[in-house]
Amino acid sequence: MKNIAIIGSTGSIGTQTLEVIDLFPDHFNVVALAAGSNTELLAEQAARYRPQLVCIGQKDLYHDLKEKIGHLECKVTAGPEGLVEVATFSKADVVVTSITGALGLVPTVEAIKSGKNIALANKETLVAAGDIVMALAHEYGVKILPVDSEHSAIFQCLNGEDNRRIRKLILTASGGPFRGKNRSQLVHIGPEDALRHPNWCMGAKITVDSATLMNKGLEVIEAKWLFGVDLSNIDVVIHPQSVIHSMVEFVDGSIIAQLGLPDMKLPIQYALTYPQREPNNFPRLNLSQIRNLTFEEPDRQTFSCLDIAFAAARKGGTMPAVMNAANEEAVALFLKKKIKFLDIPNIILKVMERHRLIEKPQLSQILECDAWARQEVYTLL
Ligand SMILES: NC(=O)C1=CN([C@@H]2O[C@H](COP(=O)(O)OP(=O)(O)OC[C@H]3O[C@@H](n4cnc5c(N)ncnc54)[C@H](OP(=O)(O)O)[C@@H]3O)[C@@H](O)[C@H]2O)C=CC1
Ligand SMILES: CC(=O)[C@@H](O)[C@H](O)COP(=O)(O)O
Ligand SMILES: [Mn+2]
Repeated sequence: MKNIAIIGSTGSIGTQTLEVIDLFPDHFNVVALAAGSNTELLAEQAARYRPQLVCIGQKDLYHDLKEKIGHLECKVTAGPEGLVEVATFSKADVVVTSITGALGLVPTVEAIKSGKNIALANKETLVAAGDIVMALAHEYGVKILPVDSEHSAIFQCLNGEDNRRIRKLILTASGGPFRGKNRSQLVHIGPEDALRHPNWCMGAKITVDSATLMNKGLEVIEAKWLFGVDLSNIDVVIHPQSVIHSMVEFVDGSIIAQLGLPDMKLPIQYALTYPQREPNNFPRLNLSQIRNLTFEEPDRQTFSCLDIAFAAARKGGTMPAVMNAANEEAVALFLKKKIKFLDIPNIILKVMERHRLIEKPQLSQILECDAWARQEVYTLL
C-alpha cells in the first residue's frame, strides 16, 4: 500500500489522480490533501477519502474549510506552511505535485528533504530550480517520477537506459489552438480562444501556455533536468494529434516513441504504480481509426515563447525562474483581459532583459528573483 499526499487535489491533475486511486483501492491510500481556494470540492474529497491532514492554500478560507469538515477526524491547516505540512506529512510515501506554478517549489523541496518520492506534474518547480531540486533528490535518495505526458513518455522510452546512450530527446507539441496562424491573426484573440485546446482538457494556466508554446519551452527545461540531457540535444516537433507523447533517439539511431490517447490518467497511473505496470480499463488507442500521424516544424517566429525558454535555459542561473514568474503573471493578466495575447512574450522578454543574473543561486535567491520578476511585470503595464 502506498500512502499518497496530493498538493492541488481539486485541479485537473489532482482530480484525475484521485480517479486513478479509485481504481486501485488495494494499492493506494490518500493521507493528505491540499487545494488553493475550492473549499467545496476539497471538503467533498476529505469526506470521501478520509485523509488525516487537509490544507487550504488561501489562509482566509481556513474557517470556511474547518466548518465544512470539522466533523471529520482530520487536521486542518492553511497557507504556505500548511502546504509544507502536507508535503512532509509523516505518513505519506509519495507526494503528487499537482499545484500550478512556482508555488509548488518550496513544498516539493521540503517533501524531498523528508524522503518522499515525488510524482511531479508541477513542471514550474524544475524550471525555476531544477539544479537544486535534482541535486536534493539525489542527496536524499528519492525518486522524481514524471507525470507530465511528454516526460512520462521519455521515462518509459528510456526504461532505465543510461542517459549517455541518448542522442536526442524529441518532445512532441500539439501546436495548440493557434497552430498555422500568423501574428496578425493573433492580435485580437481572447482567453476564450486560447482556452480551447485541440486535444487536452487542462487547467487554464497550462492551456494558455500550450497556446503560446511556452508550455513546450517549460517542458524542454523540465526534460533537461529530469533526464540530465544538454539543451542542444533536445528537439521539439509539432505533432497535432498528440498521440506520440514524445520520443528518444539513441546513439545508434534507433528512435523509441511512447503512444497513447491524450489522457493524463495513464501517465499519472504509471508514476503512482512505478516500477509496476497495472491493467486498467481506460479507452485504448486504435491506430487504424486515427489513420494519420503528422509532424511539422514549430513556427518559432509567431510563437516566440519557445525560443525565449531556450534562451533563458542557456543563460541558466536565476533566468529560468525569472522567465517562469514573468510568464505566470502575464498569463494571469491575459486571462483577466488586462493584456493581449501577443503581449505575453513581450512582457517576459522585457523582464528578462532587466534581470541581473545570479549564476549559481541558492533557493532563497531563486525565490527573491521570482518575487522581483512578478513585481516587474506590473511596472510594465
Ligand atoms: N492538466 C494537465 O493535463 C497537465 C498539467 N500539468 C502541470 O500540472 C500542474 C497542475 O496543472 P492543472 O491540474 O492543469 O491546474 P489546475 O488549475 O487545474 O489545478 C491547480 C491546483 O492547484 C491548486 N492551487 C492553486 N493555488 C494553490 C495554493 N495557493 N495552495 C494550494 N493549492 C493551490 C488548485 O486549487 P483550487 O482548485 O482550490 O484553486 C488546484 O487544485 C501545472 O504545473 C501544470 O503545468 C502537466 C501536464 C499536464
Ligand atoms: C498533457 C500534457 O502533458 C500537456 O503538457 C500537453 O502536452 C499540452 O499540450 P501541448 O503539446 O499543446 O503543449
Ligand atoms: Mn506536457
